[in-house]
Amino acid sequence: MSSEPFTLRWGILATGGIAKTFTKDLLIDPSTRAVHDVRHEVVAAGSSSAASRAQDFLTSLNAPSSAKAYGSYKELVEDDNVDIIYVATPHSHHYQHARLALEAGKHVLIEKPVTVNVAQFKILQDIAREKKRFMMEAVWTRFFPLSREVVQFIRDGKLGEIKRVWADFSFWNDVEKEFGTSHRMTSPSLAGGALLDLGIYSLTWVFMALYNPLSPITPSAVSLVTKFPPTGVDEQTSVLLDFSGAHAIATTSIRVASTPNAAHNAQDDIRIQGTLGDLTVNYAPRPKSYTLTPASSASRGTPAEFGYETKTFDDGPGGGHGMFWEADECARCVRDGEMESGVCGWRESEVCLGVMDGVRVGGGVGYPEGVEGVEYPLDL
Ligand SMILES: NC(=O)C1=CN([C@@H]2O[C@H](COP(=O)(O)OP(=O)(O)OC[C@H]3O[C@@H](n4cnc5c(N)ncnc54)[C@H](OP(=O)(O)O)[C@@H]3O)[C@@H](O)[C@H]2O)C=CC1
Ligand SMILES: O=C1OC[C@@H](O)[C@H](O)[C@H]1O
Repeated sequence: MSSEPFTLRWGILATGGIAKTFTKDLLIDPSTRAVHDVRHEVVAAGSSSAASRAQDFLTSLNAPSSAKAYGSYKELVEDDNVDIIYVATPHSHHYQHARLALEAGKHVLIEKPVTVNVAQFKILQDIAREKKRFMMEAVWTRFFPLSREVVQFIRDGKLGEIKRVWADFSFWNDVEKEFGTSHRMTSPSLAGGALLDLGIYSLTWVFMALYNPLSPITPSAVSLVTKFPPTGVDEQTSVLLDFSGAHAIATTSIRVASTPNAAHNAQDDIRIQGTLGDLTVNYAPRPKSYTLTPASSASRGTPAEFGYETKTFDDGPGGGHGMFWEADECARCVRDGEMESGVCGWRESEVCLGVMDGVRVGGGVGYPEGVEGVEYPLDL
């Protein structure tokens, strides 16, 4: 194998909040996180508003001066120097924009949730397969070294048999003041609501603990949904899942927060309970530490092989946000000719999305036809 790192050339589709954070991470030297086999180049950004907005975006991030700024997403996806498109538009637009990129022959990393519903995601899978392009949902949490270690610990059986998982990710609380009714968090036209934006992290931890791609289980779920009265999106959702006898409770809210006050240490919002003990994680989207608590052998039989311990990780080496771990995965998959990641595969994204579809429909949260539909292209 060549000792030169593989370079993945990125085109950034949209110039909002997360596009900035992600692109900043792409520009960090991978050796600061001890990664030497892949690297990233930001070669272009596209804005639906104006080329000048894309240029301001690139300039503000100190992107290379050679990076191109486009005033439309179509021009961006047609740039021959771009290998992969990062789709960072609101949920409502993921299907349309990911499809635009795939149809143009690009690999895609699509912000979470990958699409608004399973029907849309299945079509993207067909196109990615036909075009032989890599596609992944940007569930960045899965790629933190901490998360990889936790999943391995569970799959190695060190926690025993997993019986129950609790997972919460809740954020904000003054919804009226923070968002009003037209923000992407609250607008049905942008597929807003707590579940698709935040609850997906709670479900991600449930899936990391209980869904093994090698012996997959499609869980059954029951749920409670409270709607945000002015727009009808969900403001608080709780889901109870059954994975063949193992239970999970996944909660999310935009009325109360997992970390209500930054001045005080947050509690661990993820709790994974096995027959040999518990593993708790702080904090759902950007995990910083995990704690192991062995069950007492007197009460559970075989003793755990681990002691009580809290292990803390650097969640942003090189001064980053931690989004580069998922970018590194994309680079390795593209380099190796893979269409999907083994860490965040299509089937798992689809099963998780299927749970969210059921919860939303059951809770009476619907979005406009153009947002839920599969018609393409659509001028949203
Ligand atoms: N992984 C993570 O930690 C996070 C992920 N996210 C995800 O990223 C996505 C975007 O969120 P965020 O960056 O916060 O959103 P922003 O509102 O900050 O940015 C969205 C961008 O999308 C483009 N856009 C295209 N069409 C529309 C439209 N109709 N309405 C609004 N914007 C539009 C705009 O860019 P332009 O004008 O340049 O085309 C806009 O700046 C969501 O899917 C969200 O779930 C968000 C926050 C954190
Ligand atoms: O992915 C996310 O994580 C952090 C939240 O602030 C944001 O709304 C959400 O999209």
